[in-house]
Amino acid sequence: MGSDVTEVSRSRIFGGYQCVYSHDSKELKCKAHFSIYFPPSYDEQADERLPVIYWLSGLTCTEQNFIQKSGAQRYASEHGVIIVGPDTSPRNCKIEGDSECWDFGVGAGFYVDATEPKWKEHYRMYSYVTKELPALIGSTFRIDLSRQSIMGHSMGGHGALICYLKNPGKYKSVSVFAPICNPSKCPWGQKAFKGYLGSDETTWEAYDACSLAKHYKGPINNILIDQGLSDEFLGKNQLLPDNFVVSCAESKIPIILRKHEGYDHSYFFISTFIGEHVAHHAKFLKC
Ligand SMILES: N[C@@H](CCC(=O)N[C@@H](CS)C(=O)NCC(=O)O)C(=O)O
Repeated sequence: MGSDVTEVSRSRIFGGYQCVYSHDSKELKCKAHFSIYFPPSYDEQADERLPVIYWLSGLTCTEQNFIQKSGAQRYASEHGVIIVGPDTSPRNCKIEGDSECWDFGVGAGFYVDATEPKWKEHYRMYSYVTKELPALIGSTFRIDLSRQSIMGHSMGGHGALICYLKNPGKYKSVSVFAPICNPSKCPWGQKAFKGYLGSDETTWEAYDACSLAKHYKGPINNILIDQGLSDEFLGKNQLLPDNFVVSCAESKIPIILRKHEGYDHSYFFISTFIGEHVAHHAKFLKC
């Protein structure tokens, strides 16, 4: 293992190891943590490299929420796939007021590269997730970077959709739970995009899954979306999945949108369906 990462924790679970590492991020200009699950078939000494699924978390999360609550490790063990989960923003950067709100700043990086002067030095989660983190894990662990997929929840669902749609062919598949589908048109997204990208709304389109879907040209596999019908943020028009259905239809992008009676926005919902998401990706990652 290279010396660019420091092991923070290692716990046995479902026959594999759930680890957390820290490293000095060049994009975020701070110490960043990420989680990584090694299934039992992972062998540091072997030539074989395993495929990877990235998990992007939602507002207020760290790299911990998913690994503590989703139960995804059981399914990663079954399929022999690694799961990597970054934090949701830079931390400890001494930006005035960055922890004042739970939906902007710390814990709410929105997976964009900020352009506004106050944020642009550190808030580069898009480049971190799509470039720095893959390069780091590919050179540190036995991971096959030609077999990557991506999934996420809420703000992280938005992140997974845009990473997939902005990089045709880079990820084999994408799946999301209760994603923020049209950030330019919902209160969470408008606040974040205005703060990180400025008030010229044309610049927001580059990070809006609905705009990206309309103009998408490239290889595509079914996009899997699960949405709980008792999700309070669905009712508050923060998620707007039906707008994404319309945009995908325009570009003939096949999506599977499943709406589930009674499920809310929480990890109870995620843990119920995460096995099906891992299986969805395993099909395309051939594992
Ligand atoms: N009341 C929630 C509002 C934010 C929220 O629901 N965050 C979702 C993502 S948008 C989450 O994953 N929260 C952390 C958790 O449930 O562990 C909180 O403060 O956590």
